[in-house]
Amino acid sequence: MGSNSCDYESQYHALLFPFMAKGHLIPLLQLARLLLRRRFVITVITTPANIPFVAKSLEDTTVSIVELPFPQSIPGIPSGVESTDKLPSMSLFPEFARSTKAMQPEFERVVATLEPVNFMVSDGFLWWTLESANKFGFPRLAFFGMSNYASSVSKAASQEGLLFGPESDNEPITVPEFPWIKITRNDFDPVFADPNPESIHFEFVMDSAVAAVQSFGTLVNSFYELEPTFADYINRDGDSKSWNVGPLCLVETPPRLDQSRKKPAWIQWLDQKLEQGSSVLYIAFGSQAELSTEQLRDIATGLEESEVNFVWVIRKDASELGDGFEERVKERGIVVRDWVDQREILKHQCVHGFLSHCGWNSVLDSICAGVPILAWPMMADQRLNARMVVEEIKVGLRVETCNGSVKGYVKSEGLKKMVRELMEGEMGKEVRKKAKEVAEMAKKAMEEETGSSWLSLSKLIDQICNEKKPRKELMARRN
Ligand SMILES: O=c1ccn([C@@H]2O[C@H](COP(=O)(O)OP(=O)(O)O[C@H]3O[C@H](CO)[C@@H](O)[C@H](O)[C@H]3O)[C@@H](O)[C@H]2O)c(=O)[nH]1
Repeated sequence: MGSNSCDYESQYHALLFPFMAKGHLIPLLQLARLLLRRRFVITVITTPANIPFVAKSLEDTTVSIVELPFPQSIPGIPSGVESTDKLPSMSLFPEFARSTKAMQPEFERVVATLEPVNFMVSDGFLWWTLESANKFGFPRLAFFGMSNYASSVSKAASQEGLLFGPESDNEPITVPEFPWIKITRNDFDPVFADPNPESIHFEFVMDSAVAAVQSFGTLVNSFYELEPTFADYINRDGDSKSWNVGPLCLVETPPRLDQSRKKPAWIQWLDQKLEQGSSVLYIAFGSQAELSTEQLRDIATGLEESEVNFVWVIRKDASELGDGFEERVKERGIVVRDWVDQREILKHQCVHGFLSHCGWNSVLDSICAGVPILAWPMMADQRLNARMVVEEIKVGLRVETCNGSVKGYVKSEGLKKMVRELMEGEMGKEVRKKAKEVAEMAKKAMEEETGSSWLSLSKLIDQICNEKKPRKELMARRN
């Protein structure tokens, strides 16, 4: 902390409002722990169906959890569905995200009952919270769970209209700011590549982006040394500053919790594999990937034929993976249908590779555990993350699609070949070595008092504290 740092004993109050999707919620809960370590008083606001997950994640902390009713009767969305991983289809996402605006009046009523807030971190998708923050007079920081790479390339390509140039979706596009990156329209979420100003998805993306620029700043779950060129690009305009404060997955949960619980079956299974001196591939596609039964069966066949050991986390029935698959592979592979602690699996010593959809949190989980990635991106920012992983930071390989495009179907043979390469091949060795180096960099970035992310958060807190009165003072004034 600098000499003008604020007095943390005075305990400032931070309000966190995560978006209702696991990939957005989890990093903000990790941020809550980080701010607690900086002696903040923390309130997390979430909707009733998300409270059990939040409460369990923070059960050992002093964080206050406040309930906010979820909007009723959203067209197409079954009642009780309050998180994107529970949506019947991700095609309902724009409707779901857009409808959060209906929570604004109740949100403001709830905030008025809280003790004074020094600043709020709300998900970038909750654009309307900026207006509320302005009404109450506290700064809002937007949190986008994306890499600087994905944000920079999307921003540069869309601002310059580069995605409208090519005739085909697979034609290489050169982004002048980053000429070494060869990208195609297929690498982008369709909302960037084919914007329809009339669509609620486009409107929602624009509202979120505009509100972020008008906010006090943006928090990024990344660290400067991982992607300096892109972190600098994001900050170069100076209109709204962004702070790299991650990887937030390195914020530890206290060991006492871990010691008191029984090891889950899959960790016991990994322990056995470690005793046998075996290596294991971990497979998971985040909380909202949608795979056809045909594709699931090709994955199962590819894994079976690759002959590697594996833990596959997939919430699908056995019948969808093909007849007898689990029985045939049981000596060397298990299928897990529960919610797992992904960080715990990746940190296990025998896990030597991760077949991942490249959701940004999964990329960070893997990098921080020093585990190389076999990238199989599916939607949203994942294809850009996969390029970053493979081409930029070189901690992974990529699955082969049968049409050679970044969006194609993956057949069992292509999967088997790349799984073997990652786990046993020369390219696998290289990316594993690089992943371990990057894991060390990540740890350094988060080190207390010296790490770049620690210092970046300190600077941000300094700025906010300089502009705002401590919580007790604000309360005294109100009374
Ligand atoms: O059984 C499970 C399944 C998931 N996770 C955790 O859930 C999160 C999943 O996040 P992510 O890997 O980013 O995947 P998605 O849930 O698919 O995330 C969405 O949000 C991300 C952040 O914005 C985007 O990068 C992705 O493209 C988008 O799909 C990670 O923290 C995992 O550790 C578990 O701990 N256990």
